[in-house]
Amino acid sequence: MNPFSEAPIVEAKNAYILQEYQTVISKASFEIHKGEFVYLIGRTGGGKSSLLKTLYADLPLRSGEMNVAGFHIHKIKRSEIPFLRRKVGIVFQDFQLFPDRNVAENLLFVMKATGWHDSGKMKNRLAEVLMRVGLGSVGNKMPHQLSGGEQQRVVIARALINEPQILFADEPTGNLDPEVAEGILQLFLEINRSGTAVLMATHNHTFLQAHPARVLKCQNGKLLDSQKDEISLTND
Ligand SMILES: Nc1ncnc2c1ncn2[C@@H]1O[C@H](COP(=O)(O)OP(=O)(O)OP(=O)(O)O)[C@@H](O)[C@H]1O
Repeated sequence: MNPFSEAPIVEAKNAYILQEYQTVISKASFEIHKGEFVYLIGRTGGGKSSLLKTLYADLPLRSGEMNVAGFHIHKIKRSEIPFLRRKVGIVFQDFQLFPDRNVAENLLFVMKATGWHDSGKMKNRLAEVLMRVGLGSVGNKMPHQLSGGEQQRVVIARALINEPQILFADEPTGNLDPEVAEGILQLFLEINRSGTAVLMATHNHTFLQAHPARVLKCQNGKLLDSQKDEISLTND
């Protein structure tokens, strides 16, 4: 089936991305469809994090429209946000695991918070997502006993728990050595190949050269799209 015949997972129309009352990006219009892999680039302070935060309803959208995984972000109620967060996975640069809970407890915490209650199903899903990210046997380890790359894999496993339609990743390899970073990118590509869309903010231009894909770029308060615009990949 042609993936573009389905409704897009993300649809932004004339969206204004704001921090406080400062406009960071104006009139952003773009779509992301099922199974797409999209890089989000642009210089520091250009608005990548702000755009991602708006997509997962951590920053309000006061002007324009955004639909994400079936939710109208421009009119989403606070009580609906947890339901949106079950349809999207979020991965940050700083791993944001609870340091005082082991890996299994970190993942079970999210499952409980997102409506899981059958302990047998939870255990199975826990094992599944850890296998998926290439970590079979770390459930009993504390985050500080893992390398940075392993911690990021746990975070990706956590983001996959509820089978999201899209992963939003904000500089997910920013704290990792180049080799480890490449492994994490490979994991995102593999997850993407199995059907999950990915929008990844990155400063890592090696990725774009080695694994070319569609690019959105925050530039001078606008959002450029490699599907429509001429984009310079190297010059921020
Ligand atoms: N919490 C905040 N309150 C007010 N302004 C903010 C806040 N966070 C970011 N900004 C401002 O919003 C603009 C966009 O920042 P943003 O973090 O979205 O950029 P970025 O492209 O993600 O940068 P980086 O590559 O450094 O992560 C910048 O001018 C920044 O100073």
